[in-house]
Amino acid sequence: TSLSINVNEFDYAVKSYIEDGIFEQLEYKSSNKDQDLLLEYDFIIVGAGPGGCTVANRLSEIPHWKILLLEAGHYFNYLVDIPVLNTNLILSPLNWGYKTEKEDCRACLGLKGQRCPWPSGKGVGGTSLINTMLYTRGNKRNYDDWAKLGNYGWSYNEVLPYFKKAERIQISELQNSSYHGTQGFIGVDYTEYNTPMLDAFLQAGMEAGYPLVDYNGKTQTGFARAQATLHKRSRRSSAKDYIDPIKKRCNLTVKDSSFVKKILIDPVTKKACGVLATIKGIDHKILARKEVILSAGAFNSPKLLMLSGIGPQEHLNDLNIPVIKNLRVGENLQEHLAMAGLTFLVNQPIGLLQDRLIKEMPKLFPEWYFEGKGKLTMLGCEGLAYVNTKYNVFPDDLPDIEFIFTAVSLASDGGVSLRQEMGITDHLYNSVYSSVDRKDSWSIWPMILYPRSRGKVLLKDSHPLTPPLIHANFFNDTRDLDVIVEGIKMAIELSKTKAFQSIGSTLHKAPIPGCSQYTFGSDAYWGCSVRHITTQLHHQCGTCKMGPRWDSSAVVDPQLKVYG
Ligand SMILES: Cc1cc2nc3c(=O)[nH]c(=O)nc-3n(C[C@H](O)[C@H](O)[C@H](O)COP(=O)(O)OP(=O)(O)OC[C@H]3O[C@@H](n4cnc5c(N)ncnc54)[C@H](O)[C@@H]3O)c2cc1C
Repeated sequence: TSLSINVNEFDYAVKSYIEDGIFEQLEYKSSNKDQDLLLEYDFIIVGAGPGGCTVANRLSEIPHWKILLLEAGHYFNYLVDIPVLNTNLILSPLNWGYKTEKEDCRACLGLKGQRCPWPSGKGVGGTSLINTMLYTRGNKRNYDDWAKLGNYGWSYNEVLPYFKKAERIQISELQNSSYHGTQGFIGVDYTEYNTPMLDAFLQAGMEAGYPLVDYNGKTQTGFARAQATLHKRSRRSSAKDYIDPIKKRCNLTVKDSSFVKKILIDPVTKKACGVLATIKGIDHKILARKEVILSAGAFNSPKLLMLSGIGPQEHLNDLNIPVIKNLRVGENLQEHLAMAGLTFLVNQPIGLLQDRLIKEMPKLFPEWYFEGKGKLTMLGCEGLAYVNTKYNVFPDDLPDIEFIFTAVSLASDGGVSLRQEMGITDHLYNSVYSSVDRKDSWSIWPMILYPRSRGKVLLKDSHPLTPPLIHANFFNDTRDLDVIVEGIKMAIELSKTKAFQSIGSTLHKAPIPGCSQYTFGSDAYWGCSVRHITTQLHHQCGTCKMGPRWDSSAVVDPQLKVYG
């Protein structure tokens, strides 16, 4: 694929400039890899993403418990460590490669087959192998609202100690903050390098009257440099953070290439008692003395529950899957949508252009590898802001839009990776962006924080290898579209500040095919642009909804145990 060519190009550029031997050190090694498989464990954990790795780490603290962590994907190589490669990795086999179903002309209209690609990580480390590494907690009120709904234990004051326990803040000015932890497994830092455009973004925010904030601290509304899950300016997947340091524990077995096909449930007691898994090509039935923990992500967790007989009765009946428990599994799917098409050209060579990176590789790679410095430490996203649109009905400090500020635009890599990852058609790309290919530019992706639309995950059939059907239902509630349109207009206003004008920022105005019937810049035009360049931030969640016993749509209780 064009993505793997791109990654290979990068790989080649890297390999060309370092001495032999270093690669071997960079390969991930786990003494845990080849442990024998037992017939029975105390706990079986399905999926080695942030959820699964964290639980594996904590449970294996008890030396007499035997833990098995099963992961469908593989171990990763050194490319994953290079922060700037995150977009490229989405196009690699580290992504399950799912897509939304085509839906009634509401969204994804400028994308191939009118389907939005919906990435989800696959490998030991899960989606933390390919994610953007932004370290962002929910707003305080989100947790308090969960608790008010009956989810005991989830109020902000109750979850904050766990955020702090997990975190090892490396940002000097936050070392003494009562909102941050210093001893946890997850390193949090700024990137070492930022383009001069970040200063323009922060200055622009102040010109517009916003404070600079620690958005994980006391207040969220304002502008900030992005905090990221980095250690020594390299990506730290959950496998590196939570499994690497404990890989000598002999009560923990981690198996990659291990695809769980079904959770075994006793139909009488309704207790999960094991899993059916294909491990390196061979089928195994493995039993769990205490619990099976499902942490396979927002698409595959509901899929596995449904394949195992837990899900909406009518849907399971249609597929001839015997129903063990009728629960609204797969429903309540939510996503943070944005629009990544805004392109502001600048008059200085300060953008993050892929060609420039490849050309500078002889300098950049050793700089990153030996000193943890330079452009390879960048995430793409340099700054964040939390702002309020006129539609925000929430009380103070619960902003409804997040600005994702990036020193790139869709055209910065000549359409090789970012637009491929988003699935933008050749027609749209060539009509709008090819004229500004590889030019210095920046963008703000205005992302809605509280969408009202809800989608669902269904099974296509009862075969474990068939990908799930994802009915996104984007913009089913058109108020979501209105909020993003306001966000776009606010981003354009920000581009007119002195700070952004000092680098010659101008909005690229080529109209999007399919939207040319609207006046460029009108609300109708921007609404159409959002429906065409529907941009997902890959925050899929909600498909095994937590709720108290009286919530008929809940799948798990506040202790995350499946009802029934
Ligand atoms: C492109 C992208 C960018 C993102 N950026 C950010 C960001 O900047 N900041 C942020 O906080 N979040 C970000 N996220 C979201 C974040 O990465 C996820 O919320 C998080 O990884 C979820 O963790 P998890 O453990 O629940 O699931 P996952 O990380 O998805 O892990 C689930 C694991 O289960 C495995 N699995 C699935 N099915 C099976 C099976 N049948 N058998 C065995 N194993 C199975 C999968 O292969 C995977 O490894 C991003 C996500 C994406 C896709």
